[in-house]
Amino acid sequence: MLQLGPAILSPCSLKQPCPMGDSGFLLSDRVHLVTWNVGGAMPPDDITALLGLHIGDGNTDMYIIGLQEVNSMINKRLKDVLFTDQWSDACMERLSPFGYILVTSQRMQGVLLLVFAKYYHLPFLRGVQTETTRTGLGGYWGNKGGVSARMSVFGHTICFLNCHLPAHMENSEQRMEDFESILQQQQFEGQAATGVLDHDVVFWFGDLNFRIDELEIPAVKAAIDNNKLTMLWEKDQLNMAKDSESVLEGFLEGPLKFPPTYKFDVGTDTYDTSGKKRKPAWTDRILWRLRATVPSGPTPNAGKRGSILGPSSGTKVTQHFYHSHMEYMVSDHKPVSSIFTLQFPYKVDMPLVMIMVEDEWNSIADATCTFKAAPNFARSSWDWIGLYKVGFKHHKDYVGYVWAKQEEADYHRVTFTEEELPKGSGDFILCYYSNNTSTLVGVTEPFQIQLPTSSPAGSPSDDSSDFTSEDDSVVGMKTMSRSPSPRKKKHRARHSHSRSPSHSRSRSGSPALPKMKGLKLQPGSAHNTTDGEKEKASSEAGAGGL
Ligand SMILES: O=P(O)(O)O[C@@H]1[C@H](O)[C@H](O)[C@@H](OP(=O)(O)O)[C@H](OP(=O)(O)O)[C@H]1O
Repeated sequence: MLQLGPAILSPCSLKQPCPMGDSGFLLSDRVHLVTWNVGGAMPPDDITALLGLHIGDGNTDMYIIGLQEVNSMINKRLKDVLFTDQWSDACMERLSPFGYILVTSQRMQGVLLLVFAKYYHLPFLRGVQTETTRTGLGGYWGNKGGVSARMSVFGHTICFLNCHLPAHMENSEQRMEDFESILQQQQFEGQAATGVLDHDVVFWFGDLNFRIDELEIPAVKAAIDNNKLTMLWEKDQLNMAKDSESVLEGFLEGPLKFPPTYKFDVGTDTYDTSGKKRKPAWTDRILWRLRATVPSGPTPNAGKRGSILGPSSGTKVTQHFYHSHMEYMVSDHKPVSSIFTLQFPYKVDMPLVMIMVEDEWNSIADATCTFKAAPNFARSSWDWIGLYKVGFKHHKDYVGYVWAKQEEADYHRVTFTEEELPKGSGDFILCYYSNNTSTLVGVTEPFQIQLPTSSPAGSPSDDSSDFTSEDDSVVGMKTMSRSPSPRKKKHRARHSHSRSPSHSRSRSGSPALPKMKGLKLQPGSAHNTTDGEKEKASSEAGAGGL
């Protein structure tokens, strides 16, 4: 496998951009999805295994976490508005030391969707938008419904839809109706892909609440005990609905090789012994769908609506794992997770902003960088460049910032003042925040800051020793309170000079491109054969299609 790394891309420079069109290669992106109905519980102490971080090879590019029944009691919710919720905090806390940044999140009462990506992918995640749809109480209450996040990932559109559909055996049709209603209502503005199903790839997951029909509880439990899960899958309402429900057309699901994830006595892995007597069910599911394409020739495999379902624009989705996590006991549901590889034709362009920075900042005078915006990028006077400690959690988690002032020049130079700089040493990166897109559109490689610690005690800037070189995993949420939003700070003009980066000892001429080191390039014709991937269910073959 050919690694897409600095060796290939570093010849790019600002003056001579690399041709980045389709080169006959596939870009491969590894996505880890989790769905969990957390039953109003607090996060457990350790979600390392749930996120696969204990065995992780560091190759996961994105984490998508869909939760349901996150505690949304009124007093708790008010606190969450002010401080974010504990589940978001727990996920950020666990993922940020590995370089994952919260790209976006959306919450509708107890339904929460979190999207994380490696920081170096941020410039290539564009058009990020979220949607929510309430379906509870006839569409007025958000206890049930769906939240989604859409974006283009290296030029290919993806939508993640986390749903909590109505409970109970008899509501299978209502579940399908609600799903259809969510799809109809979720329309994204100003994007080529407006509806959920218009995206190249859709992941649909959540507590979909489908049950196992016909069989009585003892028969279901006996099948589980004897590992006769196929017998149960045949009676699974979602699986059975695939033949009659056109809205399910094209959705795929890997084989359910794990036991039903609902309903357990909290604190145990024993199926419900309460008076409710709920039958075990696979309520918690992860499905995916490739956008339908209509070929110009004859349509031998035309689907029910006359469309052909197949890889859209060469996209391929391969599922590597689909399993539950029995060890988590805080809820009456067990979490379910899945890992996918997404392969796209190589269609990535340049980052919208490229930032150049020195290898090290050893004095206040070094605290400067140069950036260049792509000609088609609409800058705002509210754009800024943030200084982040490696391991930061989200775009507001900066140590300091400077306004990316607009001026008529190709190259812009900005300088950080002492008050914007950390007091300790460590590894940092610079990111360009676009106010128009509310995302980070340019990043540098990590560089070192090691400033002399000469500030006199009690000086105004002597307020923080949050940053130490010994503890790289500690990322100060303190920095959030320490650094107000740039909007609220005085909009200060920084440097008016601009100069070519060739005048400086810039190390990262094309900062975002080397950041693609986590992605793999493969010849376009090659099939995905990553070593060690034993359990595979390709969307093209072998997956239990719905
Ligand atoms: O979140 P909501 O909208 O309040 O809906 C409840 C939720 O789906 C619970 O999971 C379910 O309990 P079980 O999973 O135990 O069935 C409960 O059923 P119930 O009212 O019959 O207890 C529902 O009312």
